[in-house]
Amino acid sequence: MGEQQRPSGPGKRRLGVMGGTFDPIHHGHLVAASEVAAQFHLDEVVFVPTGQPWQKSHKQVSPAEDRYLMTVIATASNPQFSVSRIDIDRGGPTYTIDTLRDLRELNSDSDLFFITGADALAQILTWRDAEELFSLSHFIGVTRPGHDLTDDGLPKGGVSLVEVPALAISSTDCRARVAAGEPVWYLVPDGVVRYIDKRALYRD
Ligand SMILES: Nc1ncnc2c1ncn2[C@@H]1O[C@H](COP(=O)(O)OP(=O)(O)OP(=O)(O)O)[C@@H](O)[C@H]1O
Ligand SMILES: O=C(O)c1ccc[n+]([C@@H]2O[C@H](COP(=O)([O-])O)[C@@H](O)[C@H]2O)c1
Repeated sequence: MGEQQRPSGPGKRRLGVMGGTFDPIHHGHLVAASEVAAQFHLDEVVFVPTGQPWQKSHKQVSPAEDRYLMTVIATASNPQFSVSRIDIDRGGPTYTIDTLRDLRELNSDSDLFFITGADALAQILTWRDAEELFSLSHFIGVTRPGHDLTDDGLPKGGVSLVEVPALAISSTDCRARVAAGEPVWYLVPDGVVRYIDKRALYRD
């Protein structure tokens, strides 16, 4: 049986979880979620913007409400996509162990599939309570241009690796483009371009 057909518990929903800082959300995030939803027969993908991303504490991060609203705008047209405020409303630094515990409590009828890009997957052993993460969710690592996708050192059976259509887009690059007065049309959804403009984000 291929990884993609990995069974859930009997009668269980299959809930994808896409965590990210989403500063801003871009088409790389959306394509990754859409492709994993299709390949893993997910019922829903919930996007979870970080509250305070502690591994980005040396960087300036936009207000959580702006990142949340951009995520809502970007996902609104897809009936399979939703957005959760749990990491923002919990307060304090965001740890995925808390995200998964909370989502398990709120969705006891679901198996969780945490979606992460190759760069984030390579860092996962540095995350809080890393060894426990794999008992709460299956992890799906997706390809990302410029990063090697590997599950070396991660628990066997806990991680699936998936090739998604390559989009060499990063939030860092989108922010730099806005700061330099360059367009981000077609790198991020149209509504997100408008929101960045309206709120004058990333203009330094
Ligand atoms: N182009 C992409 N293709 C596949 N996965 C991606 C892509 N961009 C981001 N991801 C994944 O989406 C998740 C959330 O990413 P994040 O919000 O940090 O975006 P980012 O573009 O990496 O931001 P930044 O450049 O600010 O670090 C991470 O797991 C990341 O690996
Ligand atoms: O749990 C942790 O310690 C941890 C450390 C770094 C990143 N994460 C999660 O990884 C996801 C992507 O993070 P980021 O910072 O690349 O946007 C997001 O859901 C973060 O909460 C989690």
